[in-house]
Amino acid sequence: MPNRCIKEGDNPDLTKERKTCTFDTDELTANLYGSRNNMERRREITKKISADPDFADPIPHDFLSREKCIEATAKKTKAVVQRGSEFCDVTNYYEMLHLINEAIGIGGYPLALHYGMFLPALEGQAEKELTDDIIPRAKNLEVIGAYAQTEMGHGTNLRELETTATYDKATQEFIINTPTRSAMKWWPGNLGKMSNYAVVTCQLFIDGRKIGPHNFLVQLRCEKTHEPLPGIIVGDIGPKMAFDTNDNGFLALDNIRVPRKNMLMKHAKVSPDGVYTPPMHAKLNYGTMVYVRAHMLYAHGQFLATAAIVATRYSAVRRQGRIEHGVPEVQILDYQTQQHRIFPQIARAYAIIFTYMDIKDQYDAMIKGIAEGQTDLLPDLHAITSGLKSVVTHMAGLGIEQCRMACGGHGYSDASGLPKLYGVQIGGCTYEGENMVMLQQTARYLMKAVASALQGKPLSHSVAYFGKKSSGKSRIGKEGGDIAREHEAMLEALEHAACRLSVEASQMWEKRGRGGETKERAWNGVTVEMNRAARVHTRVFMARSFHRRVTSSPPSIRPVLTDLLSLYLHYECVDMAHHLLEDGFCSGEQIRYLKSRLYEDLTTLRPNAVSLVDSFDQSDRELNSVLGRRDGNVYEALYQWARKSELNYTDVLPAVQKYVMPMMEENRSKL
Ligand SMILES: CCCCCCCCCCC/C=C/C(=O)SCCNC(=O)CCNC(=O)[C@H](O)C(C)(C)COP(=O)(O)OP(=O)(O)OC[C@H]1O[C@@H](n2cnc3c(N)ncnc32)[C@H](O)[C@@H]1OP(=O)(O)O
Ligand SMILES: Cc1cc2nc3c(=O)[nH]c(=O)nc-3n(C[C@H](O)[C@H](O)[C@H](O)COP(=O)(O)OP(=O)(O)OC[C@H]3O[C@@H](n4cnc5c(N)ncnc54)[C@H](O)[C@@H]3O)c2cc1C
Repeated sequence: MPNRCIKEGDNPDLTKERKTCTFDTDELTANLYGSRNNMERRREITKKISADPDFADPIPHDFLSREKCIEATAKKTKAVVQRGSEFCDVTNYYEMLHLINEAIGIGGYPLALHYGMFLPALEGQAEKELTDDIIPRAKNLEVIGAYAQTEMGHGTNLRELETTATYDKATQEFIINTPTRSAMKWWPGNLGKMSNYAVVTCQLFIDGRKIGPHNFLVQLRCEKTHEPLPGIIVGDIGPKMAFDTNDNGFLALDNIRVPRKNMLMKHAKVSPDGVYTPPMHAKLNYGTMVYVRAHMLYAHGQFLATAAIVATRYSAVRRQGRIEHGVPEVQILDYQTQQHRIFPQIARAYAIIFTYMDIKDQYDAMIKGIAEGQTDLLPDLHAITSGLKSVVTHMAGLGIEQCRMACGGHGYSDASGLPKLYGVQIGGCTYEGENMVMLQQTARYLMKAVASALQGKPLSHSVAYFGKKSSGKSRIGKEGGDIAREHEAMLEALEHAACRLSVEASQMWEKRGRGGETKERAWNGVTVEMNRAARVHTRVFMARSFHRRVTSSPPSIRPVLTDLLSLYLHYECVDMAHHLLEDGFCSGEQIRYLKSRLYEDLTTLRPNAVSLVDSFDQSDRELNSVLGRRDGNVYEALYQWARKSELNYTDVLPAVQKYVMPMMEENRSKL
């Protein structure tokens, strides 16, 4: 079967792997990106960018200072903006995303938050009077914006943000102020140096009454000189774990006046005479976060895919050790432990991307509903995206680390691309709401679902399975080799566990309440269990999404996807075996059966492993990894990469000349 990656001159082990492929890699790629046309468009963009001198990196960013990286990235950003239509349809979200990944990379760029949050906030929350003015200018990049919500002292607990917006009826303006040091905005991406505007989240005050967090458009810098405006202190928060090319910033505002229309008033309103009208749903002002939480699933699925590509290809190329005496050294991909480390990451990357597709459909339906005055889809979507954001970022982070370690010593080198990838990706556990906090949002929703299920009330989409009657005993291992029924048995077991954990968490919560604790204190005494239930529920949602996508996939790729789904479900069930065993729903024998099936899956997938990661269709530019390169010619490339280190510009380093040589000389002369 064709694997389109085969080319002359490639590492022979990789070519051999590609020849064992049992499916058409292009079919799978097209399925992953929605259509053959989308796949072709991605490839055209890659080809054009790779050949364009404006996007060439004579020195890899690994060897540059942060300032030099930012300069190189800003230059490329300008080229993308000015010449974007030469490469792609700039109105197409996915084409633009791909263009930016190819042209710029993952470490941040001056417009990341402008496109990722500033514009979505204005489009989703501002009303016509404001959008008519600012959105065309923002889209035309006459101005650049950030989304400034988090403060030094508060990020999670939005209710306690300290920045104030006080309405002045006399002038029909809001006065925006940073009252304390801890009220300084801290962290917002692209706020420090790039943006001249920001959507700033403030506590709204009218007639001395605190109304709660609302968003305001504030100009930060002069449009001509880019100097901060009077009363505004703004800068970069300094080096951090990754995102080197993003100027995450700080901001203090000293009683800055903005006109009334600068409040984002699509949902909540303040009239000229200071009358406040609340939104039709209390949390519509938090809509931008739901948008990002939904869309970041795609980015994190791709991050994990990158790591899986690198680890799989490198493991096919690297030969070390023997499985039996007297035979040549084996590809490290033949070790069962290596497969057990890497293959679940391949399956999880597919699962995350497929889940994103479902969520995107739900998100679009919710937005349509809101436009028609209905918010009924929001609570379910908020609950499941809060869980998915948390589970996916954590899963991807653990997976990337596994892939990095699976590359041995070279995985520790920046040449692998994996340390940087991990640094960027793992930020997702924190931003858009710290994971432990967001899981509690899901758990709250589960508690309501438990109550509804007990009362026989209707259940919404993500929790509909709470209404199913459990069979009491799992059917795992009793389906006589019928793979479809085996998949269903595993899904049923996971649903049973999620439901049981939710019910038990609810009972623990109630029990503490009956013991005299307030609801809130009792909640804090059971949050570990609450979050556990939320995680398992979220993993059920992902498993169902993956299952749906596989069973509806074209017949040509269904067999390989079914193998991948088998591995995914067996791995998930073994990983959550304690939840399946705890109440006796599954027996020890059934868990042993799941493990043996998982080991069979590793062997089944082995011939297709390289082709499965090739099907993600990430280019060498996107991978940015010497170890993961498509042609597998790793060792020569590794040496050429190291030669570029600034330590190798001279054979004798100035620091050695200045301190180390004299020290040795002194020691010699002492003898
Ligand atoms: C295109 C994007 C591609 C992405 C690629 C990656 C790019 C990287 C860029 C990184 C950028 C990062 C940006 C940021 O981090 S911006 C700042 C994000 N900040 C947060 O996420 C803060 C987290 N905190 C919160 O969201 C809330 O404060 C929290 C939900 C934790 C609690 O809020 P609150 O105390 O007000 O509410 P309650 O818990 O009491 O809940 C009350 C009810 O409201 C419901 N609720 C809460 N939030 C929402 C929401 N967003 N939508 C709908 N409903 C919501 C909640 O469920 C409660 O409902 P019930 O009363 O019915 O139980
Ligand atoms: C790379 C990056 C980019 C960012 N970009 C932006 C941006 O563009 N705009 C913006 O406004 N912000 C941005 N942020 C800020 C980010 O949104 C916040 O850092 C994040 O929401 C977490 O909030 P926090 O820092 O207040 O964490 P904290 O809430 O202080 O978390 C610290 C610990 O306390 C725990 N905790 C807190 N509350 C609870 C609770 N109720 N129950 C149990 N445990 C709790 C947490 O679980 C965590 O373990 C960014 C952050 C990063 C790292």
